[in-house]
Amino acid sequence: MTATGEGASAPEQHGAEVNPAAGLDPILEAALSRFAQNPRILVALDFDGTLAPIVDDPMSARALPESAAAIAELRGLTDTTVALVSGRDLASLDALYPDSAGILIVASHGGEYRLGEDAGPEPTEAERARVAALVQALERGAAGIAGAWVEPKPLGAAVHTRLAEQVSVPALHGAARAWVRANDPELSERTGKDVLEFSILSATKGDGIARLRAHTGADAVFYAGDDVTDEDAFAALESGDFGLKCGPGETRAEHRVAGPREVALVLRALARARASRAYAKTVTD
Ligand SMILES: O=P(O)(O)OC[C@H]1O[C@H](O[C@H]2O[C@H](CO)[C@@H](O)[C@H](O)[C@H]2O)[C@H](O)[C@@H](O)[C@@H]1O
Repeated sequence: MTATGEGASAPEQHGAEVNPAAGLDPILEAALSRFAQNPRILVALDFDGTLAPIVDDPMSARALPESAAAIAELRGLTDTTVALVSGRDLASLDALYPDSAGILIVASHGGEYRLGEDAGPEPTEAERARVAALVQALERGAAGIAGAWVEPKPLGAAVHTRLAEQVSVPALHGAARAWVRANDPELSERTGKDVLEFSILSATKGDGIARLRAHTGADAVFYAGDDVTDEDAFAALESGDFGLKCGPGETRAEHRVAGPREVALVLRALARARASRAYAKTVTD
């Protein structure tokens, strides 16, 4: 079994906190303004816990309207590309994100993607069979535990335990891991917020960032995320990029805000700084 997405090292972090009433911390605002001056930027965003507040039912999650508005503004600006980078599968993002067809998407933690015409490979018959066996095994385990349930995905499956009796979660996870060790040890494992996932691919959000960087030719990348698997994306950032951790927890991102509401403020500030740059450029060109 390959474990991915864990063990982020402690970074030197700039404690840029946001008080929604007071606006952005000046350090964060200045860093955003500098970032916005790059010739061509990619704004890559995690979905759950970053654009959309965490809720009990994953299909009820929605990006905050303020974030969606800032994204729409960013997408209208020259040399500015927006992408979603999520653990969800493509179909789920299409169902939840307005106008997802016009946006670049990396889904299934880097395993699926849609970059314009390039929709990535479909799983083979053999891969589908591996996923089906996994889903069955996880569903057998979850069946005995009230509140636990399984989310099947094209490349794997996730066991959700947000609503389960927490005392029964370690045994459920233990049984899932034991099945994987015994039956398909090449599956990769990821942990997240009340979720344990297995996938036939070991791709990470870091691979997703590299793919997006190459596809867009961006000079600098902004990434915001809240969970353990987002650390793979932060690890793929380079000098001059911008990493924003949303919420508590160890991170290698350089900047941090308290939650999705504050992410919306950051996106709005980035859109404004980017629009100002575009305007200044039209005046000086
Ligand atoms: O990479 P992300 O966009 O953050 O997706 C990670 C997982 O998000 C979803 O689960 C999480 O959000 C749910 C809705 O708020 C919540 O109920 C659940 O407890 C969280 O783990 C999604 O269902 C998973 O497939 C994603 O991998």
